Amino acid sequence: MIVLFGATGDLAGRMVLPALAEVHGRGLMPERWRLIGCATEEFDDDHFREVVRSSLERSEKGVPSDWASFSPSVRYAGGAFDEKDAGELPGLLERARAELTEGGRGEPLVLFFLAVPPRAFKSIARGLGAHGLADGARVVFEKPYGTSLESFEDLDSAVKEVLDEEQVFRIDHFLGKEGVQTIYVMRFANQLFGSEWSRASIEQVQIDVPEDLDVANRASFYEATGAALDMIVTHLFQVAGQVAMEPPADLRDPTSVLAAREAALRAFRPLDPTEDVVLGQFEGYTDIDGVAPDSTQDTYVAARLWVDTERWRGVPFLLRTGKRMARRTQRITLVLKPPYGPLANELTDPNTIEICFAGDGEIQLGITVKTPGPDLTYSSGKAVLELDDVPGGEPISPYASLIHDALIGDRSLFTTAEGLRAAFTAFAPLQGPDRPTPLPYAPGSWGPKEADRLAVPHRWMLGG
Ligand SMILES: NC(=O)C1=CN([C@@H]2O[C@H](COP(=O)(O)OP(=O)(O)OC[C@H]3O[C@@H](n4cnc5c(N)ncnc54)[C@H](OP(=O)(O)O)[C@@H]3O)[C@@H](O)[C@H]2O)C=CC1
Ligand SMILES: O=C1O[C@H](COP(=O)(O)O)[C@@H](O)[C@H](O)[C@H]1O
Repeated sequence: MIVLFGATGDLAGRMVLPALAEVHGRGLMPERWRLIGCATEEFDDDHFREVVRSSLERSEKGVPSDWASFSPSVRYAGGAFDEKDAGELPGLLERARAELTEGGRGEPLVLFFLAVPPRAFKSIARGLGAHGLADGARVVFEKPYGTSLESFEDLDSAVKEVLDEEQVFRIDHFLGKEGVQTIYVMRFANQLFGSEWSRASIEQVQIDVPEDLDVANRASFYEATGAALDMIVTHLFQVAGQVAMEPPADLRDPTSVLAAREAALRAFRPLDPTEDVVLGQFEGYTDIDGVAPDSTQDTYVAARLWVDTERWRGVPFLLRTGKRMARRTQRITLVLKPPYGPLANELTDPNTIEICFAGDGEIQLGITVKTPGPDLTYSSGKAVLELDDVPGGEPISPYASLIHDALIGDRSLFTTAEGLRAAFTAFAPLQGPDRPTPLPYAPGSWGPKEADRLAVPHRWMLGG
């Protein structure tokens, strides 16, 4: 049984409901299942089925051909849900449980998905405890799970009054992306990459997520959050952990994969806001409705992160993201050291291993070749492998991948309390008195030029 709190919200409509339909369409739902949508608005099951259907109509994949077998399992519980008032949910859960266990079938798993504003996390978690719904359940929490080390600890201790750590699934959808998940296999199945994956060969790692999006439709959220908190402490740190991790003892064992990634997070040196961070704000941001005229919120961040492990000592991890930038893409670039030998002083472009994790994902290798022709001159070229071209492959969307993992109890791509604590600890200096003042940048640009110094002796590989 899946209970989706926030079922009428933006995230549910754009991501979670289409992902559930995808999980169902791939035959990955339990044999018998129910989806119970919850929100405060009151209406009946049929109306909610219409809400779900219209979300699917607007989604990339549209209404699935198996809608007729999907929709009868969908229910709705409106009204309040908190410590004091459980509303309609317990009754619906009981009825659904009776339907699913009919004929002597075993107890169904209950997965609660909290796609609600973070201010509701605590009261819903406490409600689960107060109304006897927490035992044996799994609970997925959307981001942000805390906005600082202190608020993370406060939320987590409230959640732990009700749930054990093993029941808590803190979702970060970047870890569900095909391009991010492929890093393991690329590295551990290919000597070509595995042997180079360290400071012995790699000079710099860039994790670059420029966005051309505006924030006008999310102004109040953005004013309260900013680019660094929205993207670095969650998504980009997690991707950095995925790149930096040591080989897990067993790639098929979620616990050992999780432990390896989070050991890398614990090795992140707290950011140095003065030396290693440039913040930006696009020109015109303060003219947006809902933004303070004197706002100093960041809409751009570039940071140099150091990972204090033997493997990565001295290798900067450059993280960059921002709104209203020149382009929308998501890319990891490993910049290799220059070669030794007869061409050492003649080449200008470094080799690169690039993982594009937007969409279905793509791997690119930046290599130098002889320019075809009579003379010995060199050109840089890209060898490209699109992951959706891999024979037999059928890329899965990030939310579908992670919901499936939560259903089967695979925590390898979710963050533990310890991992998130490490991320907030590394991020904390940027929330203190040394936070740099955001520098202006033109919409449609690559952000403030001052960030170029972070990439020296190279350049930002995108737009540099
Ligand atoms: N939207 C996005 O792109 C992203 C969102 N997120 C996260 O997802 C979560 C939801 O965001 P979003 O969908 O944008 O928010 P919305 O404001 O669009 O939707 C919130 C939903 O939660 C419901 N809700 C609000 N309070 C309660 C409550 N106390 N109990 C039960 N349901 C409640 C609302 O229903 P009703 O109106 O009936 O109260 C509504 O269905 C947030 O944590 C956000 O940070 C994360 C990444 C991206
Ligand atoms: O969580 C968030 O992620 C999006 C980018 O997600 P993607 O699915 O487009 O890769 C970002 O735009 C948003 O600001 C942030 O809150």
